[in-house]
Amino acid sequence: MLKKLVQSSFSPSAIRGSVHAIENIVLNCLPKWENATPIYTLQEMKKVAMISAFGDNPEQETQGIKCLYQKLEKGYNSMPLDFPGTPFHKAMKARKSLNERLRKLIEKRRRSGESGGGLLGILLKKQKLNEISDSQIADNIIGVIFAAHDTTASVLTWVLKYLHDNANVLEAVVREQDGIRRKLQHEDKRALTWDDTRHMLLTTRVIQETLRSASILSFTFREAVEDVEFQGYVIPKGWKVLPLFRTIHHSSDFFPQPEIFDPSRFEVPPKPNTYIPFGNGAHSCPGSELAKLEMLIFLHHLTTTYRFLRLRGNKTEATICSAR
Ligand code: HEM
Repeated sequence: MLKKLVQSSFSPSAIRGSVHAIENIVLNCLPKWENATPIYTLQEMKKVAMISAFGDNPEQETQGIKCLYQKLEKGYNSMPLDFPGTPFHKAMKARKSLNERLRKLIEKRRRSGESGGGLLGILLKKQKLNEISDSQIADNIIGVIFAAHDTTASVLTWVLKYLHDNANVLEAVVREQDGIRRKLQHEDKRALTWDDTRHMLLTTRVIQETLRSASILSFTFREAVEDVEFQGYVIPKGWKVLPLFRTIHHSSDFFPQPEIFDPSRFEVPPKPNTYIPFGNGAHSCPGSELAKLEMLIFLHHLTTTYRFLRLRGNKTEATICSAR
């Protein structure tokens, strides 16, 4: 049931109404970039990518939760040495506090009778029917932040790099987005809508090609629940099988000249099971449409309003941004 709830909260029909909230986050974020040098792109993109869990919510608790998540993030990939001072220990502490904060937020929203936006709002509405516990809600929220945050931010960082390195593609994206902007201005300077994002065909292909080329999640895994025979091989029960997305996405059998960044290859849909940046089957990514929507809205405002320049540092990808 929880899986279905998560899926339904991020389905196209559920997120259609989020365009305005995402646009607000983007419009709040981008002006801060202007002439602020340098911008550490990945860190900034993470601010754009938090909407899925809570909706566009300025509550103080939500801000506190974001800070705690950042602490957790710093240590989750560290050596598991659990004593004071280690990144792992700090991450474990942050995970505990995160749970407590989320429970307080759940309690507060329950008392006020306002479920609020994002996945949290949907889970709280369901809780009114006594179908899920507070700890299930907290675990799912933390899981979704984890799944949504770095992934979307990292893809957006790669999009900027590819646009910067391929001036002709950037020019075409700017042309497409300027066209949409002119239309909005003609129509009483209205805000972006879901339908406008469906007309961002080239920008969508740029995102698709970035997902292929960068393959930021390079594999997933499945565990055999019983012995399986596949093409003469036996996969014993309990073994894990890892489909390597990056290898598939960089195979010249499916994507000619795979090393070239060429969004036009997506003018024709790829063959089934050759393009799986969001996985496949029962455990495929429920947030794929939301991630793409966030990226389209961000790219609309970035390309129609600003110019950006990539700085090559030792370790981090940074950008300078100025008004067009
Ligand atoms: C560009 C951004 C993203 C990429 C590339 C991405 C990719 C993936 C991939 C490859 C998987 C594993 C699929 C599999 O094993 O078959 C996955 C799972 C998942 N993703 Fe995403 N994801 C992104 C954004 C998001 C967002 C925005 C959300 C939430 C709104 C989200 C929520 C999840 C969840 C909950 C799972 C676990 C699904 C399950 O195990 O049943 N993801 N994602």
